[in-house]
Amino acid sequence: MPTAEMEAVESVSRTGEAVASLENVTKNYGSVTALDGLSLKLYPGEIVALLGANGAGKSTAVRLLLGLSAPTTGTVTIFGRDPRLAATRTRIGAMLQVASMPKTLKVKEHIDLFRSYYPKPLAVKEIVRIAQLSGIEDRLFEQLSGGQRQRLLFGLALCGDPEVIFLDEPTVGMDIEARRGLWVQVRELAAQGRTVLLTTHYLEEADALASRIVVIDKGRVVSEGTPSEIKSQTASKRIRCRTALSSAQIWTLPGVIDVEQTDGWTCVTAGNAEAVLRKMFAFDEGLSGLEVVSPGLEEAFLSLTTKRV
Ligand SMILES: Nc1ncnc2c1ncn2[C@@H]1O[C@H](COP(=O)(O)OP(=O)(O)OP(=O)(O)O)[C@@H](O)[C@H]1O
Repeated sequence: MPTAEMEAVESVSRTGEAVASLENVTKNYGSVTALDGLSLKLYPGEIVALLGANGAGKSTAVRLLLGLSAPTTGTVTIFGRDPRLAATRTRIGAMLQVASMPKTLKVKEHIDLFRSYYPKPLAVKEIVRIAQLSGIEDRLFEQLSGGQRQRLLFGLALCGDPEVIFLDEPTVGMDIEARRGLWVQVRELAAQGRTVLLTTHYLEEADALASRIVVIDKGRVVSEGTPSEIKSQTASKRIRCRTALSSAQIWTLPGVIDVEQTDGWTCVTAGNAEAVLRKMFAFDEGLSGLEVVSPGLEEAFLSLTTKRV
């Protein structure tokens, strides 16, 4: 259940016009449908996490909002205008999953270069502080560790003093300490009134940062809400037992999300495990070897996305 405080955060964050929106957007790459009627709005000052498994369409959604590619159908706007206009581009910052960067430039030279693209860049000192680049300003890109590279890319996303920041899987390759450090900085950016859209595979990351989570799967929104609302939807449990009931019989019970039967064991994932168990006992008094476990958050999230057709 969302708390009153969470609801207050949600209502505050949703005041004003949407700063960015995807309306009923489809994006096809040849025969691949990356986005399938996706709608998403971002409101000023909120942190929205776009959560989904590999290939769900997260990066495609970000690329459309950045004007790097055009929708096949539907409408994409940022500040109410076409994202491909230069005037909107100077108001946004992005950290993408880049394949390569000039390796022979130093950290500070990358920052200078990116700052030069914007009319009112953020101060170098501020970029170095927020992205935690102090002490490595003179290192070449190729000398940086994976986590340091991520921090530099994060810093480069801030160079234009952006109103909206897109972070596409920003903590990939970071250890948990570095990841938490970046979360602190992202929260600070939102507290300054900036809007953040973050894509991630990690429910834990979305939970730690976002005021709103949008779960996508196969290019469609499958769930949307505050972190507590999303977690309550994924609060499934796994029942493991020996039973004479068939998989087809178990699937008929309300709340069953998944059934697997192997080597005489039955594993049932259910949203309301207690009610499912009562029914199973009612139909099979000989049910034995019972174990009930709560899956981790990641596993629960997978159950929300991977079982849909
Ligand atoms: N340029 C492209 N050409 C063809 N197919 C593409 C292209 N870009 C993305 N796709 C396909 O579109 C689908 C969505 O990809 P996308 O990169 O948006 O997913 P994602 O959720 O960001 O995945 P990941 O978490 O792995 O980065 C995938 O099936 C992908 O293979």
